[in-house]
Amino acid sequence: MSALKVAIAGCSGRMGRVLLNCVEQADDLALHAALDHATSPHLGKDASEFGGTRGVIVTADAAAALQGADVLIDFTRPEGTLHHLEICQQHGVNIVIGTTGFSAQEKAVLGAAAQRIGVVFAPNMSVGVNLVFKLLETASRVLSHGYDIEIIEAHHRHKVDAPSGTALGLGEVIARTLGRDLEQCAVYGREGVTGERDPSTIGFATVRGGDIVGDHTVLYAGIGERIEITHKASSRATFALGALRAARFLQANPAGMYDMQDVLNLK
Ligand SMILES: NC(=O)C1=CN([C@@H]2O[C@H](COP(=O)(O)OP(=O)(O)OC[C@H]3O[C@@H](n4cnc5c(N)ncnc54)[C@H](OP(=O)(O)O)[C@@H]3O)[C@@H](O)[C@H]2O)C=CC1
Ligand SMILES: O=C(O)C1=N[C@H](C(=O)O)C[C@H](O)C1
Repeated sequence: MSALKVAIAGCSGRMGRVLLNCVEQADDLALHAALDHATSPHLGKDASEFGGTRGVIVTADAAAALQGADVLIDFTRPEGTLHHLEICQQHGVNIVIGTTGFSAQEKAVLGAAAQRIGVVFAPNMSVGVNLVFKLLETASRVLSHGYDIEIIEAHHRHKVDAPSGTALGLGEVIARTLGRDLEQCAVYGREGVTGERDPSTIGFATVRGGDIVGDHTVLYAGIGERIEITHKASSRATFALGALRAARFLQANPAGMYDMQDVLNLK
């Protein structure tokens, strides 16, 4: 069988470099293109400088680079992903989106694109976090009364969005399980005289520092006991390998909107 032709967006970024390396290691994948944005200082460089295949040149010309590709893997910024998504639709190229920080309107654009191409969109591509999503359904049902729910996330100093996409995803799963609307019940940080805690809220706390790859804890605090469900990523390879699984999944499935629960058969 011929190798799946993979293009990587944001190829010089933290995730981009790990993705290039993981594609290089995989026998069933071939690097088709390495993309960066139009003002990147890395345009024209060989992808091997970032861990990718020698001979693939970093380019900002997504339209040309995506010709003949099977799938684009995009961990960039919302505006970059939306630009790439447009071109993927024109060329019939599937897309795996790891980027976080989209607005509700931007997410609707992703959904519309999925009518024409395969889209996997997930704020966290690790197996562990996706298992946590499942565990939270049970935990939230059992602990639905008498337990205050707080989500604590920690990431490296370079992260630009908060709370993390994963933390918001955890909140969505909990709110859905409890029949609440996250937009109504989320509390993003506290300061000053806040008054007593409203039991119907889901609290979020954000830590940023150093090189933390990504830690998430859901805390259920009751009277006389606390339950904590924690995931800690120690390497970005866990996200990259998940993204590659998603790319293979899209090749085997019709156009549509999928998440990592679909890819990992957790639904
Ligand atoms: N779903 C998941 O499992 C994971 C998701 N993420 C998410 O992936 C995204 C990227 O994370 P990370 O790799 O750490 O970030 P980086 O900033 O290290 O990498 C992003 C890359 O995209 C480039 N870029 C920035 N703006 C644009 C644009 N408008 N168009 C095209 N490319 C652009 C950057 O270039 P430059 O450096 O010049 O700005 C850089 O090469 C974030 O949203 C993060 O939250 C991260 C890890 C796991
Ligand atoms: O920016 C990161 O680094 C990460 N972002 C994702 C998020 O916002 O949830 C996933 C992961 O935790 C790393």
